Amino acid sequence: MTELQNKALFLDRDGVVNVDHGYVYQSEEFEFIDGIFSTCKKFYDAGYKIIVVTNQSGIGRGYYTEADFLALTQWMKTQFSNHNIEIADVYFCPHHPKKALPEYLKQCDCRKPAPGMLLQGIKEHNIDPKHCIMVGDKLSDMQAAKKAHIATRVLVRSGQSFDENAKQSADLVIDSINDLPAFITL
Ligand SMILES: O=P(O)(O)OC[C@@H](O)[C@H]1O[C@@H](OP(=O)(O)O)[C@@H](O)[C@@H](O)[C@@H]1O
Ligand SMILES: [Mg+2]
Ligand SMILES: [Zn+2]
Repeated sequence: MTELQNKALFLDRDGVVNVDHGYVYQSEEFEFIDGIFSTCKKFYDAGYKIIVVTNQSGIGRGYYTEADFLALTQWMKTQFSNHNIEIADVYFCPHHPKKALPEYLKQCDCRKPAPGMLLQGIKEHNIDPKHCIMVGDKLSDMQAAKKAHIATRVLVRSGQSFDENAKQSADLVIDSINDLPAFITL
């Protein structure tokens, strides 16, 4: 008998969960995007695991440390739990292929557009990508999701500006995360 698999809402962080002020690493500059809690609550209550996948080359570049990132992540998870939402996991890539301190300088499998973080989440949380959604603000988020066979790829206009090519890579383009629940049958 096949084991029942989970569904997940995968979220990019900067530009989707919080305003992308550029390499955010402190709670004081972490500004939640309008609608993120209410939308996540709807998906969480409908049985979706909420999983964050974020490129954090700011670590590799030496702007902040892994410890800084982990402390901010703990704080972020607490804010979600204050809204009765559990973040199942947060995956991050500290690497950069060109500009990083030696230990982080590599062409890794985790930096989006590579699908490594998504594949790890799918494996570790027994997730069926056919029942998943990925929300991002960049072409690289959509490319990673496609490689991981995530069924529904959504671009949101709350982060970086994107071009026609990026739009073509998405199943859905929305102005705000507030608009997401209306498009998905929960
Ligand atoms: O959007 P996610 O994946 O959560 O995180 C992106 C951030 O780590 C930073 O990624 C950088 O890109 P580079 O990593 O330098 O290419 C820039 O886009 C920054 O503005 C941004 O803050
Ligand atoms: Mg982003
Ligand atoms: Zn990486």
